[in-house]
Amino acid sequence: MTAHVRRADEDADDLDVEEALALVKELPDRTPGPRTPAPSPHDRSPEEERSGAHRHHHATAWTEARAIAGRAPRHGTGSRTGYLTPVAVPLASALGLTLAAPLTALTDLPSFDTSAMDGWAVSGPGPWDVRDKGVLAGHGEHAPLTDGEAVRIATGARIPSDTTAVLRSEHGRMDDMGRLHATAATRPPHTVTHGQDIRPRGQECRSGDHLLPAGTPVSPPVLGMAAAAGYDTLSVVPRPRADVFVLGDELLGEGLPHDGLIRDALGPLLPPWLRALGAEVTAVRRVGDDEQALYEAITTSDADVVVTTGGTAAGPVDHVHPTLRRIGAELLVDGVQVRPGHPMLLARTKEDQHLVGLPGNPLAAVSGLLTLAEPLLRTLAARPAPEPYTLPLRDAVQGHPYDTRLIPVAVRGERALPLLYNGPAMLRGIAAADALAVVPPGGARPGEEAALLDLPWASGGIGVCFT
Ligand SMILES: Nc1nc2c(c(=O)[nH]1)N[C@H]1C(S)=C(S)[C@@H](COP(=O)(O)OP(=O)(O)OC[C@H]3O[C@@H](n4cnc5c(N)ncnc54)[C@H](O)[C@@H]3O)O[C@H]1N2
Ligand code: MOO
Repeated sequence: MTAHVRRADEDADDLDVEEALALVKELPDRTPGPRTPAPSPHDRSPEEERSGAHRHHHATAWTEARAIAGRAPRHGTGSRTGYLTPVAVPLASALGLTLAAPLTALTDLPSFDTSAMDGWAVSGPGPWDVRDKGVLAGHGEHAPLTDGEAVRIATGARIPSDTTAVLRSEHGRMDDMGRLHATAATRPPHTVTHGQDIRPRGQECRSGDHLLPAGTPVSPPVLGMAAAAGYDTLSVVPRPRADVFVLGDELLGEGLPHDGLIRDALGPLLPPWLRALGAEVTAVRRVGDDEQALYEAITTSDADVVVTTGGTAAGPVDHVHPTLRRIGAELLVDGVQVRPGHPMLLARTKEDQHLVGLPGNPLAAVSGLLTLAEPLLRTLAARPAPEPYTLPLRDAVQGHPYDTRLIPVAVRGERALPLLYNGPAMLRGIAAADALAVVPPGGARPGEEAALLDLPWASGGIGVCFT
């Protein structure tokens, strides 16, 4: 256990955000080895460069790779939009999905003339004789008022016909004769204006009015609006179903690393992240480094998106490429000019199924998730693209000579603070981050604006985005 971890355990109550950040901002000098491997164009030998043993020559530029992933479902199914076939779901299941049809009012709102206040429905100028029996919300029609008559009424109750206004309870006074008067507190004093505090039928909408367009994300107020407007179910684009296959014989599901075995970090990381990106995770399976098991897992999956982790490179047990060749998949993206994560790939395995091959290094897998899986899932689910935004970087970031870099950053005030521990095999930086900064080839100077990719829980909160 490191000094930092002991400290966090002992003083858990005092550990504020800044202190937590210090754990990924400063390099303790006690540990050997670099925390931020400097990316180098020379990480392959000149022979490798010439031989083409690596896949860099196929690599797609980062922005183009995202665009290809976003367009992929349209080309696969030939559907103009690329999103999944809409379904009708009960309101309680629609949160976070996208409306597949415009929300059209099924009723006038309000659907009857309604009192906006607790008080009296009055007819004509006062003073008024008050009826014995009042009018409560949720009750049927009451007898029409006659001129000079008033009746007690509750907020939301149906207005009796021939009511001219509602007098709020705090604006009325009973005299000794049991007659109701408007007090000096009304505007103008001692009178009621025609129509005052009555919500007329259809004030918000008429039956048939378009309330929201198709494509609107279903938020809590959209659910409320739909219920008010008479809906029990909504026509929505369903969540894309995603199967996750975790490759690697070296992975442990629990306990401490031992004998060359390490913990599977992606099994726990990917399913909730995919859900936050709008997917329904239908399976998470470990398939080891077994080519036949991978082949069977992919060919028997009926998910919309298959996500594999590991096995994308050119090692002896890197089975993703050979398996894709075996099933005749169409490679849409085979390597991306991005660090970490450059061996990531996107393939069309069936007309209506895509496979995202994430590299095994955990931060490289995150890079692949945001570069390829996010735009693919967004199109399938018809989710709107997030508004792009930039922030100035507080510190310089060393760039890769040719590739885009994705760097975990913490957002503090109006600046993005690059975090350390951003190597492909490390999660320590991203675990403390609010976003990933997109650093162009060549790097960025202090104060330079960088595009940011938000991490869904950093802004919305866990409960909001993991629905
Ligand atoms: N000759 C080359 N070797 C490598 C290249 C290359 O271009 N040529 N690229 C390197 C880069 S960059 C990356 S990233 C990795 C990608 O490797 P794979 O996708 O084939 O992944 P693996 O080899 O299976 O694993 C890499 C690394 O990650 C660990 N790993 C795998 N799965 C998990 C998991 N679920 N949880 C935690 N850690 C995991 C695995 O043990 C390895 O250490 O290839 C480089 N090599
Ligand atoms: O640089 Mo790799 O793409 O380690 O992630």
